[in-house]
Amino acid sequence: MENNIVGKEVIAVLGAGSWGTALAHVAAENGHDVRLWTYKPTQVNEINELHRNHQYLGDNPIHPAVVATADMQTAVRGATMVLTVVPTKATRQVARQLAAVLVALDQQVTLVAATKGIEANTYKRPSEMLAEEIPQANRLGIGIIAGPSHAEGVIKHDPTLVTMAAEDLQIAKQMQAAFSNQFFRAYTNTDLVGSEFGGALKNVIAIGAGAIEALGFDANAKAALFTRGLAEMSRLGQAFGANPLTFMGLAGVGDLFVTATSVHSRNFRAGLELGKNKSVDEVVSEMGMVIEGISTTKVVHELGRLKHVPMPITDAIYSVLYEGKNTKEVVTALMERELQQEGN
Ligand SMILES: NC(=O)C1=CN([C@@H]2O[C@H](COP(=O)(O)OP(=O)(O)OC[C@H]3O[C@@H](n4cnc5c(N)ncnc54)[C@H](O)[C@@H]3O)[C@@H](O)[C@H]2O)C=CC1
Ligand SMILES: O=C(CO)COP(=O)(O)O
Repeated sequence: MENNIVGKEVIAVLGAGSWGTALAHVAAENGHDVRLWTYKPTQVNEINELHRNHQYLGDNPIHPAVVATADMQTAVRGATMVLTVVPTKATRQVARQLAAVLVALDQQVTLVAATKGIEANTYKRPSEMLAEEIPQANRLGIGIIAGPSHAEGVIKHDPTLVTMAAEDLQIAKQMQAAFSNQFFRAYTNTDLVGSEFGGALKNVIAIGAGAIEALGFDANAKAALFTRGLAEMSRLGQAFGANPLTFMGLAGVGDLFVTATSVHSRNFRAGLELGKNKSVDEVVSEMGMVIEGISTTKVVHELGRLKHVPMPITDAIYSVLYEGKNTKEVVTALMERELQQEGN
């Protein structure tokens, strides 16, 4: 199977970091007309002339059919599908820009959020931000991409499975058909809430996994963190209407596994450095790429309280990130919690 293409799409990818560039590369491999928008003009020449995005993807070649531009209108003109792939904290601003461009072009598109996070203060998921900022969005349809998919693996053809979720199955199928090929296989899912919660919340647990690694703990501790971390991800998701089964799939346990074990994970590596007693500021400035789990931890800690959902692991990670607690003490405190019945 070369790909499942039913027709050539014009796909605009907004955000030329590691994930936006990798998704643009997959779309170009599948024969679509692909434009990659970046707000950094210096990236345009590098991508168009050298077919590289060195800061984010090192020496990996980017498909030559990916055309970068710093002008959003040029990227979006004629597009049938537009992906937003910027950090959560930039999503609303980019969505506003996109809304103005779509009005100016008088154009309908399928909107896809590939960002994994929840907005600070408003607690909105990426698809909700798009819906709020782009007035035509509900009519146009919104989907999201979730699941275990590091850009570094995708670009090297590591067989990758993702979730393409949308409340409207036709939208999910359009995305699935556009992106699937023999290296990149998409499954549809209509549980938009659960898929977005899975993608956002696993980053928090991945920070914990890095910290555990730094403490020198072994497989028992990691299995404990994954299992009880997944339980609290699912609990909070269900409080927002998610299907618990989604957390057993690619967007849940799948993405948790890759993010909490892979050296490519920015969140895992952040946890590792925090576990070596580096400060949050040092870790952020040294990474040079977004570590979504840091802000998501605060959001999830607040949501747990708001919804009266126990989130002990998230709360522990919050206390390290925001209250200066020591990782070893935090693990001890978790082990000394009141004894529980499993299944809760
Ligand atoms: N890197 C990966 O393998 C994956 C990342 N994701 C998610 O995708 C999202 C983006 O992540 P990455 O590509 O890794 O981030 P990154 O840090 O590699 O790149 C972010 C991109 O957004 C741009 N950007 C930042 N602020 C902006 C603004 N205000 N306006 C316009 N552009 C802006 C940056 O210039 C950069 O090109 C995150 O939510 C992440 O969790 C999801 C799956 C895989
Ligand atoms: O979501 C991801 C992989 O599926 C990326 O995770 P990191 O941001 O931790 O690298």
